[in-house]
Amino acid sequence: MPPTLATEHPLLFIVSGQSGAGKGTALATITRRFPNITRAATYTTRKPRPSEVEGVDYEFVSKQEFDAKISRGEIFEYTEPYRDYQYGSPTSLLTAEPHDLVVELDYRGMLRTRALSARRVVSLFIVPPRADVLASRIGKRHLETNLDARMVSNREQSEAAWAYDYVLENDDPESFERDIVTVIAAEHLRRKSAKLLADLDDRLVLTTR
Ligand SMILES: Nc1ncnc2c1ncn2[C@@H]1O[C@H](COP(=O)(O)OP(=O)(O)OP(=O)(O)O)[C@@H](O)[C@H]1O
Repeated sequence: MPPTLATEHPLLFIVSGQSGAGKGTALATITRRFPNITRAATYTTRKPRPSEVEGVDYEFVSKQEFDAKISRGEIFEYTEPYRDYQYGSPTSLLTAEPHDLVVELDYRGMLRTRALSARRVVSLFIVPPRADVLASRIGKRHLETNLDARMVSNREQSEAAWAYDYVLENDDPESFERDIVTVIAAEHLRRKSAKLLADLDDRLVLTTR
């Protein structure tokens, strides 16, 4: 593949964080405020929760289908964070079709995708204001299974927060939305900067003495 200018790199926003931190809320905000950013669904072998939509939250597949997709190269990386179900990333995250994507991944998925993708990856790690707030949001939402494995996974996710471009606090919903919009707008400006630099000579009056 010939080298491409940074101006042509579509963006891939990756959202991570502990269970209940607000990843789903962040993804919904991004696709509502930026209709040109498409949400990419990842694959999972777990069953859908009542609020989840097939093809939006996840592509829900059987273990057999999941394994077949790995062998056909349709899933390029996968993990089993809570030692029960698999979660895998579609190969479409690596290719550079000319529209921006957003996806929810754990930190392993973020690191692997960032290393392999032809897109420019922008990573966001969502944190709650305090641990008790997180616990109460999770408690209100659905019954969690496999709590011990989830606690270990939560600790690992937090240690990996250092590797992200942005760490955003999800406390007051309005400030959270404002911060998300600021990040996305800034990254769009950054891409536009690359475009402006690429044809700088056409825009500036260059004089020599
Ligand atoms: N700023 C907020 N204030 C109050 N409640 C919130 C806020 N953000 C999210 N919530 C609520 O907290 C719960 C968890 O949020 P969300 O589903 O976005 O988290 P998540 O990180 O996607 O969780 P999981 O990974 O377990 O699916 C939801 O019920 C959501 O409506």
